[in-house]
Amino acid sequence: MKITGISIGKLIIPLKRPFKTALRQVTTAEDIVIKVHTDEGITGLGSAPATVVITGDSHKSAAEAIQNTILPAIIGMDIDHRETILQRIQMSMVHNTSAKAAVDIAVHDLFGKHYGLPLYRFFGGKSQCIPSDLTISINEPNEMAADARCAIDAGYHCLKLKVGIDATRDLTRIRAVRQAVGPRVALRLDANQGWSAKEAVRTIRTLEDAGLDIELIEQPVSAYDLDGLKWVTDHVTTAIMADESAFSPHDVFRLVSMRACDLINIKLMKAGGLGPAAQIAALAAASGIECMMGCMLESKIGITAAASLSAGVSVITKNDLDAADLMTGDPISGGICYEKDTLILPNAPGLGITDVKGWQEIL
Ligand SMILES: C[C@H](N)C(=O)N[C@@H](CCC(=O)O)C(=O)O
Ligand SMILES: [Mg+2]
Repeated sequence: MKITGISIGKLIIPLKRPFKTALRQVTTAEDIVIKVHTDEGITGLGSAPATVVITGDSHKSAAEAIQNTILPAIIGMDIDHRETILQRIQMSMVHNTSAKAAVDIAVHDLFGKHYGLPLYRFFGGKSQCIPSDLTISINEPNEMAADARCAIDAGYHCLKLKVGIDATRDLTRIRAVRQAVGPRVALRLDANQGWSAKEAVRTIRTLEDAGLDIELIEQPVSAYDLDGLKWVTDHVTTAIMADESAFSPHDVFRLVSMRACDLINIKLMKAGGLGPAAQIAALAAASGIECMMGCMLESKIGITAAASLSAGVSVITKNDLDAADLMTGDPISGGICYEKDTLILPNAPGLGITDVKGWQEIL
């Protein structure tokens, strides 16, 4: 089965609530959705949201990278040569990780469809049920406490609180949420690079002394400040997770060599797809470091791909795969479905996605 072309479209899905982090605020999720065509008439689906403040990829840059650079590197190739196709995607250009991820996901979807294999089974098939946290946007403390309560009432057992705009106010936010949800709910924090190393250590020690029981803290300091990240990791007892500092397998090799963090957040859109994400997981496993499978604001296409890898790989012990549950409606038939805080993977070949409504071709 040979790759013959790619069509590129866009999906715009309103969010249930505005999504607010230390880096950005949005009210809609916008995903580039691609269809990789083959000479056998089978189509592979992939997707990539634009998260310019993290990956640098916009819709325009991703679409152009796919059309003008990545597609020419793989057109005409047989899907059986999966490893070479994946290498060519990565070698076609530097950066542009979301564009690469969209094509890599579609190639995996094609591979699964060709062999009648659900992707989660291709990756190891450990489980069809993936528990996820739910993200609570950064807002005033009382609003975050109310949002957290709603999430618990909806069936979530683990929440990821966005912080990182103002360390002192962040303490009030976290206290308000802990008071609202009680001691049994697991709380994770994501500062999205918003603290300095000293601010981070001071804030985290205050949380520890107050017994607020935080499971982990994602990316306390700037993505480039690896020494600062290590300094924070070495000076607190709470687990520190690298997110924006950990894009590629090379980044993760550096982080684990430095012992700069306790955990890695793997995202397909940072790594460049399932191929490099699986390499990161292997590297982390060899280094004795557990991983979380994370996501950007991507539709069910990217989330199903990420959940499939997470389902098969033991070193991925945590999931932040809530993006599609933050959206209103569901234009995608098949793929994962959410049952309270659990993603259920489909038993159909590839991603198991049969239709994408509202897909508008842009290239
Ligand atoms: C959506 C997910 N829970 C999340 O928080 N992902 C990112 C931010 C994604 C974005 O800004 O679109 C993260 O920093 O972990
Ligand atoms: Mg993060």
